[in-house]
Amino acid sequence: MAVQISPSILSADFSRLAEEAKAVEGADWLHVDVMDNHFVPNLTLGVPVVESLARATDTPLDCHLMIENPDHWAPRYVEAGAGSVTFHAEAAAAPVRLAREIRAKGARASMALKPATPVEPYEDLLSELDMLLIMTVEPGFGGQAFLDIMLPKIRRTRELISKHGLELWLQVDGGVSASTIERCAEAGADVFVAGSAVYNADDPAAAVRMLRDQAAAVTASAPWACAH
Ligand SMILES: O=C(CO)[C@H](O)[C@H](O)COP(=O)(O)O
Repeated sequence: MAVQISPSILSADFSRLAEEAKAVEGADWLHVDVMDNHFVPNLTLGVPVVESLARATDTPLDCHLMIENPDHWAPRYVEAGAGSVTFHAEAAAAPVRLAREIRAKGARASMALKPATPVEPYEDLLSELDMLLIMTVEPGFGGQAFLDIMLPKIRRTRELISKHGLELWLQVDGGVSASTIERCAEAGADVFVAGSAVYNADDPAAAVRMLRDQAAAVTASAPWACAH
């Protein structure tokens, strides 16, 4: 699969969200960080804003729910227009049922793991998902430093995907930039969330293209990428 870039609007100007969404058209996804000030110590936006964003851009919405009770809320984000909905493993009461409900409603189902959450206990659930998100910072805020110690977890996840022959996308989120994206791609990630590296750039659309080119140059020679 070709690498994909998902700019995070957490680093955008929230008073001009429609314009900021248009500024990254050409990206594969628009990453929408939903935070409830309970699961993470920060508060962002909810269903009505996602409905408005879905009308404002043709870029599909990649909603990352950093919230409690995703079993109730995740389907509401599909109804609001998200093309992909990510819930946290640490918050979901019934992740398999939830993934099936998201898919049945017509979106891609994705599950996220905080840095301290291992992937191995979820090995048998991976076939129920379209994407796994490995957090490379503690969730809650943009602009944090990339956690190198997550690279072995990315590698182990890529090995599990290959072992089971899954068509599962592997997303990384947090501190992804021109200086870290190649390490993520080498470890096996193929979907990259980037907030400050895109929205702090003079030309956000050009930043998306540069990140994609950097990652693609690495994955072009990756054995797992050739196998797809
Ligand atoms: O989920 C997130 C924080 O919880 C953000 O998507 C992430 O941090 C993106 O910002 P940056 O690329 O600046 O690290």
